[in-house]
This record gives sequence, structure tokens and C-alpha cells, in this order.
Amino acid sequence: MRASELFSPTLREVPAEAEVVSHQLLLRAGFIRRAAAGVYTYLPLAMRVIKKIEQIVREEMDRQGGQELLMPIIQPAEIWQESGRWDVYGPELFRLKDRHDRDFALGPTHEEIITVLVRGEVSSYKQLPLLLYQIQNKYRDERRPRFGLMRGREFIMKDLYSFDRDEEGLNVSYMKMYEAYTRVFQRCGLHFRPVEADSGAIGGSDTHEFMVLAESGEATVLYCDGNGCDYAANVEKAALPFKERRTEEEMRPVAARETPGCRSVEEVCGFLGVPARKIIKTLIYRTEKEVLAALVRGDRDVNEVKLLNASGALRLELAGADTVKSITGASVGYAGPVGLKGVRIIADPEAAAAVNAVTGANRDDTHLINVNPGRDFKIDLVADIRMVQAGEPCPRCGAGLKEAKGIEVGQIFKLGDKYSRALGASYLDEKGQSRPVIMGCYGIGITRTMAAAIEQNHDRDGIIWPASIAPFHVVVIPVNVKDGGQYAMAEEVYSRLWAAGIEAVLDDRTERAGVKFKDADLIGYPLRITIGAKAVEEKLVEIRIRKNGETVFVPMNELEEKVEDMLKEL
Ligand SMILES: O=C(C[C@@H]1CCCCN1)Cn1cnc2cc(Cl)c(F)cc2c1=O
Ligand SMILES: [Mg+2]
Repeated sequence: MRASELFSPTLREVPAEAEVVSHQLLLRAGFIRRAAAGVYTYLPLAMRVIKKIEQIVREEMDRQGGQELLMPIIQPAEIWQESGRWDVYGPELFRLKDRHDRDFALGPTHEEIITVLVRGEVSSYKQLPLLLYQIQNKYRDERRPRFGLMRGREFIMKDLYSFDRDEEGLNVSYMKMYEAYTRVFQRCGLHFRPVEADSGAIGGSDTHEFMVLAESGEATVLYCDGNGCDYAANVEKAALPFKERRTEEEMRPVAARETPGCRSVEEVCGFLGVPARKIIKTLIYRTEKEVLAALVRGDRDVNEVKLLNASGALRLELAGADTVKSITGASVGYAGPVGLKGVRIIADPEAAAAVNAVTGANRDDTHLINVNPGRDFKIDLVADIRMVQAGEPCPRCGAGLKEAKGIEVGQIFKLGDKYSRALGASYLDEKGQSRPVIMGCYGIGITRTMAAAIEQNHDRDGIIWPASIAPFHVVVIPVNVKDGGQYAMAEEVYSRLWAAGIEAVLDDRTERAGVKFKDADLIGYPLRITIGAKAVEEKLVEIRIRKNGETVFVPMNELEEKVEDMLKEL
């Protein structure tokens, strides 16, 4: 490929809406262009990266017995009504009508499509297990698409679905995918961690997320690196065994205390001179069914994913000031469990075990002291609803947990019979008994993986592609294209690299060398070969490694071998 022909319009400045590095660099380096909010055109350089990631994914899915197919993007509403999800998903589900006014969805995922397919074709245990996958665009109408390809409304996903006879078979499929995902992300040159995760609305039991570790990641991971312990969990899921603390403290009578303007835990602690762990923090939430009061110890935070799961609701959000006012009679910051009417009280075990605690009084500028759960208010449900914090003991080995930010690039789920029962996909077992097929589903965000690779591999000059997914391996730059000797040598290097299966770009533009170097660093080619006057005289090529800036001089007769060896390390 010659740079003068390559369609990769670079930008000097980036639009303000590009908040994260991968979004900025994908725009600046000419990889993507915005078509609408959260909708992008992938330009040639991006397509080369996407194809390489897809190829790695295909090879690893096929290695485990996966069979590729391609499912439709437009999905008939009927199967979503049959699975019960047509009314569960709100505005996030893109819906459209055809010319006959029939309802369709743009596929955000494909459990319904694939289960209906298998229902029609599988009837005997002899046909199982089945691992079917596709690599296809997905559509999810995010309220606020942002971070470029990291949270788009149209994105490319590999989704595989496993069909087994029973749980045991599912466990085999699940472990096959766990291994395949580990190989995929290793081959993509990414530093990642599988973490225990929450299965969310999709249901099912076990699930792991594959996190690319990067500061800009939206997910928080708690992990242990205590002597070989590999515990790691999305903080949404992380749970620690509750240890009741024996206390001899006598229950004292409740009393009100004026706490003017003290809304936060810190302000109340400072004003009353009590530690945060003596406070029961009360947060008012709304679900699609009811209003809840969530109680956690003052030095903890509510884990909204755990609260949602404990409440059995589908949607949960913090109540606004007016709801807090109407429910508690006070403005935000003075809510407490004593005397609350018409709300369900869900308390974390630590809050439920509190003795002589401080709580809001449900009256402005007032708190209560010596509040005792059970005596002064009734708890409707005790459930683990708190965030685990860094430093707390690893549930496996006791070492202090560490915290990292992660970008979720894949997630694998055990679905069980949730969709096969709802949609009637069953098979006859050896004894002629009809049983539901047991399913798993496994996703990798292809375009999100490309963005995550940039988040994890960049510097102030631009992208640093891992060699395995780089759009090209080498850029060959003649310092002066008007110098016949330099240009001829650059052409020779360029054609010999391609002959050796190494993907090279020849920067044949008439720009100054400095501009070419800047573009090479921005686009992020793993290697840069410079051909200047010295190179021509001494028949030496200068090879610079993008990742660490190291430069080596290589005689022409060792060119291909040296480049191959260097690429293996990148
Ligand atoms: O997609 C999954 C689970 C797995 C992930 C891996 C590949 C197979 N599916 C979960 N999920 C996420 N967002 C969704 C958004 C909409 Cl609008 C929807 F209607 C459904 C879903 C939905 O089901
Ligand atoms: Mg997830």
C-alpha cells in the first residue's frame, strides 16, 4: 500500500465530544468517522484491524468446535413477544415497522433468533452439543452514546450460543469458551483479566467478564494477587462473607439531635463526633414497581446491581428530591428508617447488625441517635447490597483486595433453560424423554476490542498497535522522495517485505520527513523503516520500534529475517 493512495484522512485537532483517548486517536489517525451519535464508518485502516481481530476470534471459536453462521439483523417482534422480552426492554431496543405495518427489532442480541432456529432443527440428543456463532452488527439505542466505539449504538459483536443436553454439558461448553477467550485476548496482545460478574437481565447463573485493564475503563474490578490467588470480580458482583461483630453495647433510648445543614455522612460525623461506621445511611430508590429504602453502614456505598437483584425488580434508580420529600417528609440527606411508611426497607447485614446507630430523622436538620434495628424499625429484607472496597480481605485467601479499572471486551454466560423453555427448544434423550436444551451465550465486542487495544497501548504521539492486530506491520519512509537512490532503495525494501508476507506501507508522499514520522507515530505502525542518505551509502536500513523508540541498523541482506524477529516481540 502506498501512503499517497491510502484513504486515511488524519486530523490535527479532535472534536470536543471525543472524551477518551481511543475515540480521539481513532478520529485523528483516520480510522473512523462519525455518521450519527454512536454510529461510525470504519475507514480502511480500521477495517484491517477489525478483520484481524475477527480472524483471531474465528480461529479460536473454530478450534473449540464452533460453527459460524450469520443471523438476521432485523428480527420479527413475535419471537421477542414469545420470549417475553418485547415488553421488558424499553427505548434501548431499536424497533421498526415493515411496509405491511408488522413490528420488527434491530437485533441487540440473538438469543431468540438462534433458539427458534434450533427449536426447528434439533430433536435428538444425538445432535448435541452444538456451538453456533456469528460475527454481526448489533443495535442498542444507548441513551447517551459516548467514548466512540466503546459505547456505540451500532457495533460488531461475535456471539456464540452453546446447546447441550444438560448442565454437565453446559459446563464443558462454558470452559471451552473460557479457554477460547483467554487465547483470543492473549493473541490480540492485550493485558486482560477474566472476572466474576453479574449476569444482569439476561439471567442464568455463572458468568465471567473479560476485562482489558485500562484507567479509562468504566468497570471497576477487585482482584487479588496474593501469592497465586487469582480471585477477581466486577465490583458489581464482589461479595464478602459477613462476619457478625459481637458487641456488648447496651441499647440506649432513641433521641433526636439538631444537625443543621448536615446532609452528608461526613458532616453528620463531624457535627455529632461519631465514626461513619456508627451511621446507618438510608438511600431512597424507585423501581418500576415500588419505592425502596436501602440501608448500608455509613462508611459503605450501595451496590445498585446487588440492590436490583435483591429487589427482584427490572429497573432501579435513585429517587429524586421530590420523591424523597414526599416519602420522608424531609429534603435529601435526612432520610432514615424510623417511621418510614409505604416503602420496603432492604438492609445490608452490617446495617441490620448496627447497635445504637445514628440515622436521619426524616425531618430537616435533624438526626436520631441510639437507633436499633428491630426495636425502632422493621427491616423487610436483609441482603448483601454494599460495594466491596479495595483493601478488604480476599474471599479466597484473605489478602487485601486491589482495585483496577477495566473495559469489558467479552462476557460469557450460563443461560440454562431460560430461553429453551420459553421458546420450546427441546430434544428427546436416550430414554425418549423430552428435555429442554441447556444453553450458554458468549459475546466478544470486536469494535470495542479495537478501541480497548488503543486505550491500553498509546502515548502522546498516538496509537501503538500490538503487531498481531496492527493495520500494517511496517511503514517504509524514504526521507527524500526526490532522491533517486533513496526512493529506489525504499521501493526495494517495500517489495521484499511484501514478498516475505510482511504488510508494509510505502510513504511515497512528497511531504517533509518530519510530517511522515508524525503520521507514522499517530497511526501506530509497530515498525518504521527510514531510508536516508546514510542508508543508501552503507546499505543499512534504520528500523525504529514504535513501542519503545529503540532504533536498530540492519544490513539489507538481513532485512526480512530481522523484521520478522522484531514483530514476534511486539
Ligand atoms: O446480550 C446480552 C447477553 C449476551 C451477551 C453475549 C452474546 C449474547 N447475548 C445481554 N443484553 C444486553 N443488552 C441488551 C439490550 C437490549 Cl435493547 C436487549 F433487547 C437485550 C439485551 C441483552 O440481552
Ligand atoms: Mg457485563
